[in-house]
Amino acid sequence: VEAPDVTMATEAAKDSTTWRSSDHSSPSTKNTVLNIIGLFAMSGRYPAGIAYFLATLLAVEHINKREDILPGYKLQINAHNTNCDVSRGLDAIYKEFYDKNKTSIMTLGGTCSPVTEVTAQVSNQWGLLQVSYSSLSPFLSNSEIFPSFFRVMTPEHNLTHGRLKLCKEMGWKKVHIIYENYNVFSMLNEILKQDLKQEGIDVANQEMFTNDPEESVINLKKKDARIIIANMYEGKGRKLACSAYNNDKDGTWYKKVVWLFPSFYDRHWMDVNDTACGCTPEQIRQVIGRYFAVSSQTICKQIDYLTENGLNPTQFKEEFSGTRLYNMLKSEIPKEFEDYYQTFFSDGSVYNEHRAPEAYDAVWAIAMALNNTLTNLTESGDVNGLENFNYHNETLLKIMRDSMQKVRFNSLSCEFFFNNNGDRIPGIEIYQFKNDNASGFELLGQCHLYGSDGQWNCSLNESKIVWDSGVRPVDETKNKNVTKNIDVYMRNGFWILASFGMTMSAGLLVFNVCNKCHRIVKMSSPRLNNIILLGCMISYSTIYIMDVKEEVTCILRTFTVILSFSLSFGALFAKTWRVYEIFTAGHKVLNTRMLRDSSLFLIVAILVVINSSVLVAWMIISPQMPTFVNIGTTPEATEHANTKFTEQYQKCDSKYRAEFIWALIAIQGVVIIFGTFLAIQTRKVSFPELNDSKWIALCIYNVVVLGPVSVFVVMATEDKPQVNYALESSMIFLVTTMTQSLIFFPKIIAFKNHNRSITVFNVGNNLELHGLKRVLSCLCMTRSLKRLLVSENSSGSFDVSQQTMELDVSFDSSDCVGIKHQNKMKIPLGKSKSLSPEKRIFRKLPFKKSSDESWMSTSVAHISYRTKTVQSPVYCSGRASKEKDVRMRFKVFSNSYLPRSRSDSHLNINGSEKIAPNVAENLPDFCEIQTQLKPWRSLSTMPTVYSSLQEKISLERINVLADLKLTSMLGFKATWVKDSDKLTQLGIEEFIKRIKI
Ligand SMILES: NCCCC(=O)O
Repeated sequence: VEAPDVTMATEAAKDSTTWRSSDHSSPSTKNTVLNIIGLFAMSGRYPAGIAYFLATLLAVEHINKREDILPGYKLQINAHNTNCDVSRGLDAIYKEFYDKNKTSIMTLGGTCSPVTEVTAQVSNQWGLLQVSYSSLSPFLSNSEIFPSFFRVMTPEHNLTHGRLKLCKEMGWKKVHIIYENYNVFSMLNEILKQDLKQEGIDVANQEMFTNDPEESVINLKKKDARIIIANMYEGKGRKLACSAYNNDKDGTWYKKVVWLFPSFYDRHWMDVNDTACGCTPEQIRQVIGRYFAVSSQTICKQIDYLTENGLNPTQFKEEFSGTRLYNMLKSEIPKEFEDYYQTFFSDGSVYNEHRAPEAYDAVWAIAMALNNTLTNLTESGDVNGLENFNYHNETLLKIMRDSMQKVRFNSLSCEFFFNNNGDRIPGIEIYQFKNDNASGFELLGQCHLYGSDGQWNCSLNESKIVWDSGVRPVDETKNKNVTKNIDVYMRNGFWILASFGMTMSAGLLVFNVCNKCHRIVKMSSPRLNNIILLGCMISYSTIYIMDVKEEVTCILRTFTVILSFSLSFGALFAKTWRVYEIFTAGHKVLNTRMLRDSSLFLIVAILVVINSSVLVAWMIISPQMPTFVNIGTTPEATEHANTKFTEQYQKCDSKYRAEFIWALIAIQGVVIIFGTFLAIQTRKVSFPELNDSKWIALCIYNVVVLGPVSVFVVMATEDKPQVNYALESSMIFLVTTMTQSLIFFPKIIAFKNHNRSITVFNVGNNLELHGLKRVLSCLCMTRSLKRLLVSENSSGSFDVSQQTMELDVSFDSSDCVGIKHQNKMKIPLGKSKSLSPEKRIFRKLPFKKSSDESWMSTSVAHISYRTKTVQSPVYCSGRASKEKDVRMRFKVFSNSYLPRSRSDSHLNINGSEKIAPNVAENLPDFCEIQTQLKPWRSLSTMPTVYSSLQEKISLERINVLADLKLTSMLGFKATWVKDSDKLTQLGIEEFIKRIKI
């Protein structure tokens, strides 16, 4: 837009020595012209001078018509287009000052703050007051810098009260500011920021741009800004909207944004076909949506309120039409201004028409101040009145300043007065742009200053606010964390499984404890088995606390997992190690103490202590805490969704979690590797009743395979809590259940089978297998004894696997008349340490003392049975004699060392009916027996025999008073008959060799 020719404007002003009112109804008696420099931005970044100038002309017309105001004087506006440009403004003002043909008494304007800031200082220098109808810069409130400056438009920062009201009502506590890099807006931003902060509103982000707002827009979008206060001229406002549009084509972001644009924009600023911004009005409208604008009041809304001029402001506004006014005042408009009116007419209004009342009021303020000055001068006896005015007249300037300060009249925007800073503080209005041409801007609320201490009273009618989304927008995307809880049914399911497992463990524990003397149980180290079961129970308990993520459960869970492993697998490996040592560790005889239960407990304890130390260190150094981990955010359901749901899961975490986990994995890894080695080494040992190596091996394979898979799978599914929980719980349940099943079910089956068997007289209680004392430490007679004893050629064996000997014998056969004793006698073994060695060796069986007496030994496989009622079972078929005592003695392997190969623990010795009657009448003591067994002592002199594994086999004594059948578990048998000739050393050696194959 071309700048007007200032000279021409001046010329035009010169010509207009007489105000021509539009109706020319009352010829003016005013002759003296009061020249006022008029600074209007008719073009440039804010060409609001177009409307302001029309309002100025109207006000001048109205004032000049008034005889009571400035009598004899008429106002003359010498208008210049500043183009919103400082240099043009300065040029205009200096041209006026240096115009020798006239003296300007006051300056009106400018439109834009930068121009005003400079020209106001120059005006002051020249002794002129300057009144701006428009400038909003906070800087202009500084009365030290601008002592002669007054303005009608309220400084923009005063509007903060309206913004605050809006934010508070809407519950917005977080705003973003974007402003144009221009002094006026930078300064405004500083004040605005402070004011908002003071009111508890967080200015989350401030973006400044000079020309292209793109980068700022990207930042705002990135920060998901929702409430954005934009401070810039409207051209940049369009650029901002366009940039938002271009950077968010689908509008997912900008449609959620609430914009607060300045109110000084033209009402149709979004519809300008602005090639500089590159967007269509429609696109701009899409972005700005139903934005808010907080404005100073330009039209007083009080009912029955009339202006100084008798105007009803509302009517004035309604009738104020730029077009009509233009046509009415056309003759007063400088020629060079005409083009601007053609350019900026739109929809029958001129550009920025809604701000025009401010210029009207400004002219009235000037008139009132001059009138006051005139009165003042007249009252002080100055007959020259305002004609005395000249530049640099400090006295008059002061009078005029005081007069301006005292101006108080009914303006279009209610009662008019300046504050001490020369600012006008009118009411504040809050508008919403309805984004359709029909309704335009809707007034939502107002703020009014009340009280002496500058308090504001604001009201806002929220019902008038329209939201495109239908819901009030929020100031930020609310992050709602949704903790993914474990499905309650699934959790209950695992709890049931854990309970089932626990019950199973408890049942097995009861079985183990109750049958600890049973050969089957006894042979597989029941105490270690108890530890395994304890570990299993602890392991199952982990499932109960798997889903409870509290500080204590976080720590506890790691303890339960690791300790259950230490206990169960420590005990398993200890057992395997014993089997390994007994059966496969080579010919060197180890310290037998190492194979005792207590030693194995020590192994478990060491493992527990090592693991516990790591766990305690972990707990002290970086204790595990429940931590929320984001899985991801849910896609927003609609473009206006204001809540971002972040799915989270809870996990136990600590600073050095990974390090400690790897340390624990390493420890368990070493244990598993060692266990695997033992399992491989003992894989061929098939001795179901003595060891469970096969099953232990299976357990270890189980862990070796499932362990790493579990660790991997569980780590890989950490972000899927349901799957993770299911997998983790399943693995714990599976491994634990398999472990206890593999270890105990074969035992239970063997136990059942064993109880059904008719094996009798299994002897071997004092066998020392590789120094393993009392592996078989119990003796037992089963029911079969009766049958076997009474029948011809019967044989029997003592089952030594029980801690109590159950004697279920009955000799009431017709062939064995006279033998009477109890059935099912339970004979505890002599294990009490309080007993003397001899008493321990021989313990009286609880037979009727008068008739039956038996002894057994735990260290000497020595069973003596004596009855006085029959001569001998041998003679049961014969005639029974009550007078004869018969002593049956099964004395086998007394303190013998058998080869440490497997099966000898289960040797059977079958006593036939050919047991020779004992000649001794009295009950034998140990020594007696030794003596009696003299014929067999020769065997103890047998040379050292070596097994195929080069183990030393020594057989010290085998004392038998009857034919013997030795049967190994593998089925090898050796039989000796009473005839000592047949029980040769060779025979025994042969037997030993055979059982070692
Ligand atoms: N009426 C708004 C003027 C803008 C400015 O002070 O620059």
